[in-house]
Amino acid sequence: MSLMQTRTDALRLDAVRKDFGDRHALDELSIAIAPGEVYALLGPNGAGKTTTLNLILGFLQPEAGRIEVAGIDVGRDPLGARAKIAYLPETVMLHPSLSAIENLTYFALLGGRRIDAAQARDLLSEAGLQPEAHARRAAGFSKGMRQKVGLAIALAKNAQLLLLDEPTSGLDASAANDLSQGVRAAAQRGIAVLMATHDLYRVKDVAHRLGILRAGRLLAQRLTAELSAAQIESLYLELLASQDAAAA
Ligand SMILES: Nc1ncnc2c1ncn2[C@@H]1O[C@H](COP(=O)(O)OP(=O)(O)OP(=O)(O)O)[C@@H](O)[C@H]1O
Repeated sequence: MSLMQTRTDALRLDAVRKDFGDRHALDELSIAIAPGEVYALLGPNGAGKTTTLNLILGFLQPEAGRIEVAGIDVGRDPLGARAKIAYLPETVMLHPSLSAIENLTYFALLGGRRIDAAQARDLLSEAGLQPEAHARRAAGFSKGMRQKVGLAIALAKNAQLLLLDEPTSGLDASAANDLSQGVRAAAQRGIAVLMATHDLYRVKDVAHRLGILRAGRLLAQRLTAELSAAQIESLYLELLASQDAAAA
């Protein structure tokens, strides 16, 4: 067996199919993500990005194929797999009357980990939240600040896979930049990241690899280091346009 084969991927989807009625929402989808790798899943509305995340989280069951998180089969052991996953939803819900530190210690405890205030501050800083905000009530937090606390909660969980759904939608450029840095910091800890996104322009900065999904099929996968930001955009637009032409 070669070295490549002995590596346990943080995430593996093998020929996954998901149907809603007579429609294939996902068709033979295969993706493998290594520890420490950031993978951006791109695609237009209805491509199947959220369905993919819901299958990985075990909220939906596939009609065919297999999903493994850190070597754990999601179909056989959904709770075991979920324990390896941190999920950052589009809107991070925090307790408004608690501070960032209190929210983090509370949610970490719910996830089975007790952390003290000093550890909470370190995690919040790693996620990019300014120290002045650590002890402030979350009620007044912007979307970007909530995302950072969400990211710190994900880091506290010691997960091996971080899932993000449209993390930069509704963020200004500076907040989106901060989030990208937080994602890269998570990857540097060895966490694999799968992010569903429409944000073509940030993909090169944040992701090592991208996949373009359209109508449940993966049309292309590329290393972002091999493409300029402009090439990523034209690849995306050309692939979708050629599919539209084929469907017409
Ligand atoms: N619960 C459901 N019941 C029926 N059809 C569904 C359900 N969830 C998703 N679909 C369909 O599956 C397809 C994929 O949807 P999905 O939400 O995964 O796409 P997406 O890429 O996340 O889109 P967006 O960028 O708009 O979030 C779409 O055709 C959608 O209408």
